[in-house]
Amino acid sequence: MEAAPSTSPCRYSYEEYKETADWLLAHTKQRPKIAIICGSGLGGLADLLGDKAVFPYEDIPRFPTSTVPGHAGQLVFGSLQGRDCVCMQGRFHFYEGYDIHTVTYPVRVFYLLGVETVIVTNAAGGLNGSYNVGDIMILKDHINMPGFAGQNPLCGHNDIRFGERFPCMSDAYDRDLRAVARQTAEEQGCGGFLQEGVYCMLAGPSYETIAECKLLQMLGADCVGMSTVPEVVVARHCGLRVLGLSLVTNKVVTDYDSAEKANHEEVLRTTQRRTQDLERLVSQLIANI
Ligand SMILES: O=P(O)(O)O[C@@H]1C[C@H](O)[C@@H](CO)O1
Ligand code: HPA
Repeated sequence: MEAAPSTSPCRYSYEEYKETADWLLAHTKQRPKIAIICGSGLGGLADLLGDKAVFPYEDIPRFPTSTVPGHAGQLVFGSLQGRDCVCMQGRFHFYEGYDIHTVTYPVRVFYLLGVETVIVTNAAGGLNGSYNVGDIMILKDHINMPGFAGQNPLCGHNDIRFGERFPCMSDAYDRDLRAVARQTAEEQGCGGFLQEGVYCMLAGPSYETIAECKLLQMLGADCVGMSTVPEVVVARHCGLRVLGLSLVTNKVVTDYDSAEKANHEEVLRTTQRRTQDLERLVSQLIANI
């Protein structure tokens, strides 16, 4: 079938992703099989890498740029636990004004680099009443709320070189990787604040109303955030294994008498508090997978 023109507003061509991947391969000796996407305030994960090659997003052909505080905006190649990794220090969010295809652009580049496993992290609000601020939640599933409204990154022409038209999502979060994550968390002393649950993505950037939080709780979501799901959908489409980790940076407000207000400063403060635990966990995870 003939490909749609590359000027189509709803997608990039295979050749465009390939141009970015080839440029990166020509500029680094690393051949990563693992990619890490750093959530808000979690960019310190990239500092774990040794023998680094750092590429500011604006220097990478066709790469978008990141505009959110807590997201540095560079791609870091390097070695962790003796394994080549690539780390997105700063991700792209739909609410920044990027279309959903641009938000997920790096994931297809990872695939073309030869990446096989993506570890995706985020800061999220805790909906589950038994969760505490500072808990780490392994994602076992997600609710793609923007997808309900037609914002699925796989909409538009399907290039079979990436994956099939109708990919399954019931196994989005790899069962074996989740087991390794649970085991590693226990070994690293993180078991006391480890959860496993469902992440719901909303478009943002406004935080949720009380009524919205109550609705999401009824839907079975444990955490709410503004990212991750589009990246996971695209990663699964091209056959990458996914592990998702949310850091519960705040508890959502569900009481009309509460004086609490969700805010990004609190989100970043909590990430600072848990940075070392998360870094230890991710580092050891990479050794174990
Ligand atoms: O990139 P993530 O999902 O970690 O960032 C979360 C969601 C918003 O970007 C921001 C809200 O505080 O943090
Ligand atoms: N809601 C949405 N996104 C978030 C939150 C929240 O409470 N905390 C961190 N990211």
